Amino acid sequence: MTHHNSGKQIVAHAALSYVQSGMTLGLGTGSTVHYFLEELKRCVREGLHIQGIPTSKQTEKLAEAYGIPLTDFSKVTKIDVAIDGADEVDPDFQLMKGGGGSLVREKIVAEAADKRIIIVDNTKSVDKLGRFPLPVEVVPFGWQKTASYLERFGCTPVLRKVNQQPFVSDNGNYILDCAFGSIEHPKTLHGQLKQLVGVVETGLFIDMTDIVLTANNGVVERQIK
Ligand SMILES: O=C(CO)[C@H](O)[C@H](O)COP(=O)(O)O
Repeated sequence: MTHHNSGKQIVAHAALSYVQSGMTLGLGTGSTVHYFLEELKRCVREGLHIQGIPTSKQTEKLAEAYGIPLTDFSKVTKIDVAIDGADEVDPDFQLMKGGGGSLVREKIVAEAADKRIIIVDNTKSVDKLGRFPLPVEVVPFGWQKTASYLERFGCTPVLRKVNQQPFVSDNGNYILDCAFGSIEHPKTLHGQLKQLVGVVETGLFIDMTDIVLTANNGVVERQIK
């Protein structure tokens, strides 16, 4: 078999089967979601009526350029289906997200959604989360102190930078990328980190996924919680 499409493209296309006219969609962030937005652009042009809530300024800009109608939480109270990527997916459907720095808005959208669909290629499937450094969004004030508290949990926090300057999230915060190596108890760790005053949110998405679509050698594998 020849594969003209990347795994990311294939799962992005497969996610369309969960979209129906009239829906409010959560629009995730990242390169896999970018392919999904391209699919959505085509469908909208062909007459599909949906509205999206973007999880980042990046997605907002793309959606606007693609003519995908957008809305926000002042106009809708719930999201029918949220589609997003992930950095790691474990066998229990727990996720590591935030590689793109949009974890807070992604989590708010996932929490508000009736159905959460994660689209990934098979490089994201792991037995245990933690190979990818855990992104933790922190308040800029005193971030050095927050980093030192995070370190006590067995990681090495690194301030995310762009062009030698701290990366600033859409919410005006910093990201500390915390290399744990392997996370034995993601739910417990998330709960502990959340208790730190300076921590806004962690990239651990616990029990927030309903369906995982994984591209495996050109085939979409569908796992349902
Ligand atoms: O969590 C995310 C952004 O905060 C993305 O979903 C994650 O980084 C996956 O990105 P990509 O689809 O480009 O591999």
